[in-house]
Amino acid sequence: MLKFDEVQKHNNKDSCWVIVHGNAYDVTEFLPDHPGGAGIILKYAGKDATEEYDPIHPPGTLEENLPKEKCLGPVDPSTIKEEVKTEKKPAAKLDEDAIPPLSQCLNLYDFEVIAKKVLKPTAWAYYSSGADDEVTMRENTSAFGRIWFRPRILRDVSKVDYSTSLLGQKSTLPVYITATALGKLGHPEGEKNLTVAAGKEGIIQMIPTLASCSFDEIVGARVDENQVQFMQLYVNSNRKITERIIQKAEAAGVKGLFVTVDAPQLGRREKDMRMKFDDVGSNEQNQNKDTVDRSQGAARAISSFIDPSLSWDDLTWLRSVTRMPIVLKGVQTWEDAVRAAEMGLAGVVLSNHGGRQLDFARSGIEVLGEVVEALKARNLFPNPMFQIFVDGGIRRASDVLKAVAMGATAVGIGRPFLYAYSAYGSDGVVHALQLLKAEMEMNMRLLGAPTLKDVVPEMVDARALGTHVNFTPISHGHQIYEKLSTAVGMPNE
Ligand SMILES: Cc1cc2c(cc1C)[n+](S(=O)(=O)[O-])c1c(=O)[nH]c(=O)nc-1n2C[C@H](O)[C@H](O)[C@H](O)COP(=O)(O)O
Repeated sequence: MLKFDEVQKHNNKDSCWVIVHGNAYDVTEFLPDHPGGAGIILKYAGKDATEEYDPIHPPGTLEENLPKEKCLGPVDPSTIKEEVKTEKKPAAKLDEDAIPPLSQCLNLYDFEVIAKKVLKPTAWAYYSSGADDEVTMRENTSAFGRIWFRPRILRDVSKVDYSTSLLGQKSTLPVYITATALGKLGHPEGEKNLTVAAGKEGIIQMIPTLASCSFDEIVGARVDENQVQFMQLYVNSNRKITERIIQKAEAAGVKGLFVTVDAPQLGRREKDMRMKFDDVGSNEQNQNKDTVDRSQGAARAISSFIDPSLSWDDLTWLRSVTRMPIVLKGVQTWEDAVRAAEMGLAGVVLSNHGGRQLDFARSGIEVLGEVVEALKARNLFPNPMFQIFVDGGIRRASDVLKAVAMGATAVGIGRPFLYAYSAYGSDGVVHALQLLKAEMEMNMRLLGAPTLKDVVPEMVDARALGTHVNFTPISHGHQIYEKLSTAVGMPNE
């Protein structure tokens, strides 16, 4: 067994050893290839890096990226001196008082309040941040506040059914758990919390490319072999890696491929970046003037593989790699939605990445109105083979129903489920989904809609959304222009 003081000697860029899960690794030659730059590794040169390594790297990352001989074997734990052990940042102990009984959480916002108290600052910064001034992140939520219901009365709503199907896959709710990276920042079980809860509640989880848990762990956490999952894909500049990810997902029974198209580069999320600025790194880093672009926080460090050259031309290649239905995630104009429909893709997610990408991009719900009208004008809507999803700022069943009334098949929810499991594990996500189901039942009853088919455009007044919607006249002449300009308004009586 290696002694710790032997490892401590290799603490620089010319000889860099780190300890992860009790084994020492010689990462000297890997330093220049690390996507997050050499600096962040040098900070832990000659030390135990397990605690920082785990939330960012799925299991198996070292084995996949380092030649076998670079694993130097176990370090004798008895040789790790006491002062070094205490040097580690005390793991954020969940403050039990900050976590009320789960039954006291009555809506999705409650989880956010609790998560803010219990999450490590780096985790809260990463999960809660939006790009630049976070105008779009706030608009995602406030846009729903400008849409009003037109409930109908004296309809038999003794039975309410909010079940639906997404890409032909059954779901108990028109809600799916959207892809959010670095699940272990909030909880040691990471994305597996979402898998278990989605399986228990009969909804679909979208597996993120940038998950903390490995793909196999997430698939392995399914509650039964029928549990449906989708895959979110960042296309890698190395297309062979992307092909491997897609084929592995398809072989594992994943039922839909959501290609993220709004992040050729991850946004500037300043709460996240500040965390990185605070992280001044080791003396070695400062001497070494580390070159990683730390001005964009964890996001940049984990996403330099994303291919900014991805274009419409690549969709032919993508379709040649898989038979899974392909959905574009992050579409923000009717022009791109129409192009996706005309190409025969399976759908689009109208999304601005939770306000984490281009600030002042419109919210998905605002774009939905113009997309539906533009598709209708081309006889491309309604079309069961082309589904429209919306995500961003959805916190209530009333938000879900507004999106469904305006033409969405279902909506994606991100942060609330992260916050729910950060404090309560998978039970928190189950509870969050049950709250949504209770809200759905009540809202549909009060709306006068016993099933989702009865949730129709006439049930919402979305005129107040109109100002942001871009009604560029289209080839069908002025009458369509008129139609579009009333798209989010009252239906023609
Ligand atoms: C909150 C959050 C969102 C992320 C996310 C990470 C977090 C913490 N990450 S990110 O690291 O690149 O930004 C992803 C991601 O891996 N891939 C992706 O397609 N969307 C990513 N999204 C966007 C997500 O899929 C939804 O579009 C967004 O979360 C919806 O907004 P709400 O959180 O308000 O529900």
